[in-house]
Amino acid sequence: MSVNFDRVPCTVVTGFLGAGKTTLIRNLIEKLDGKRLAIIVNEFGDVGIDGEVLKGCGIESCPEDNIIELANGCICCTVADDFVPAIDQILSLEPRVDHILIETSGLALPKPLVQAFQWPAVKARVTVDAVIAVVDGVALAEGRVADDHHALEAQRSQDDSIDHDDPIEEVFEDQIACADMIVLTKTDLLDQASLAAAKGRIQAHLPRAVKIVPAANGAVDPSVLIGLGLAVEDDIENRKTHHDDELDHDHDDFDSFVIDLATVTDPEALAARISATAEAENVLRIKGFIDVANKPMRLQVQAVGSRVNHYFDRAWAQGETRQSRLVVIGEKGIDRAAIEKMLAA
Ligand SMILES: Nc1nc2c(ncn2[C@@H]2O[C@H](COP(=O)(O)OP(=O)(O)OP(=O)(O)O)[C@@H](O)[C@H]2O)c(=O)[nH]1
Repeated sequence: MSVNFDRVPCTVVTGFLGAGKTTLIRNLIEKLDGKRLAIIVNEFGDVGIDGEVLKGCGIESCPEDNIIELANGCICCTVADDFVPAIDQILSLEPRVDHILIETSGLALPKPLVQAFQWPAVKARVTVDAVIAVVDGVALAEGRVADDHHALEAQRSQDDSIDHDDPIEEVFEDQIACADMIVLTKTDLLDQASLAAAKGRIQAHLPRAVKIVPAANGAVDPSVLIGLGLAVEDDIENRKTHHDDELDHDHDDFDSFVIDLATVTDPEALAARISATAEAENVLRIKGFIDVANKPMRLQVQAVGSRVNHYFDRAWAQGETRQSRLVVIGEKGIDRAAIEKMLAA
């Protein structure tokens, strides 16, 4: 029997909350059908929604056992405890996987994660093929992430400390700073002028020449993103981020909780409530599954800011508890009681 000692390539998909990481990965899984894939899905909230969405793909080359969920925290903070065992588990899979995809949480900093690939036990077996940063075209076009003003000011003052203390922008900029490729999502919702504005905002924040790939609903040719062979673990120290000097960082700037709701009778009314709540209470992200009365199907809800998508994604399984449960993420200090009240109204 011949044993293949080649290192398994791993693509790290980063990007701010709701930018479209899961949508992109889902699309990649479908297009890479034939390649044996394993996926690590990391989420900030306590309840794994993205893993559940990806498991629903039903693609033979990426069975459910190959999808490992690391919920309840950020992969960048739990590298030793969670990430290394997950890699061990993946590398012991039979048949051997051809490629690993990691979806980081929307608040994770990619640099500490990539640095973990320098550990001898990992480096001998896995290499970072590329870091892909997924950016929300609509949010960028509307100027909701990455304020040009700061970038311009930093350039003008020739100050290479780009610290400006907005937690959302810092996370966003750190993700961009580590990227080998940018996927600009939601282009189906952008006209030419908005697309140009979104691209301009990214370009203002790119520390080096990195390609921007536009995508609608995650549709990108996988050969553009996979198989780049960049061994990013060898270059990651050169990528300057806001958190370089921190031995350890926490996510104190953000808050997440789970809200259980009663069975819903009117999905449209719920979507309107979610949108109004996100707007009024400054919520960044709401996602989850809802039990709709008299429907055999489960309702999936995805809100990014006040933009809400909802659709029936699959039938409730036999014996599965039908429940309505939403994960809410926002900046520290969001008013849980007010949010619960508005959502339940
Ligand atoms: N119209 C449109 N919607 C998109 C596109 N990409 C993602 N979405 C929607 O945006 C919402 C968030 O997408 P996800 O793929 O879950 O985003 P994510 O980055 O994985 O989110 P987190 O893991 O919570 O950070 C969902 O409702 C998606 O359907 C796109 O290209 N076009």
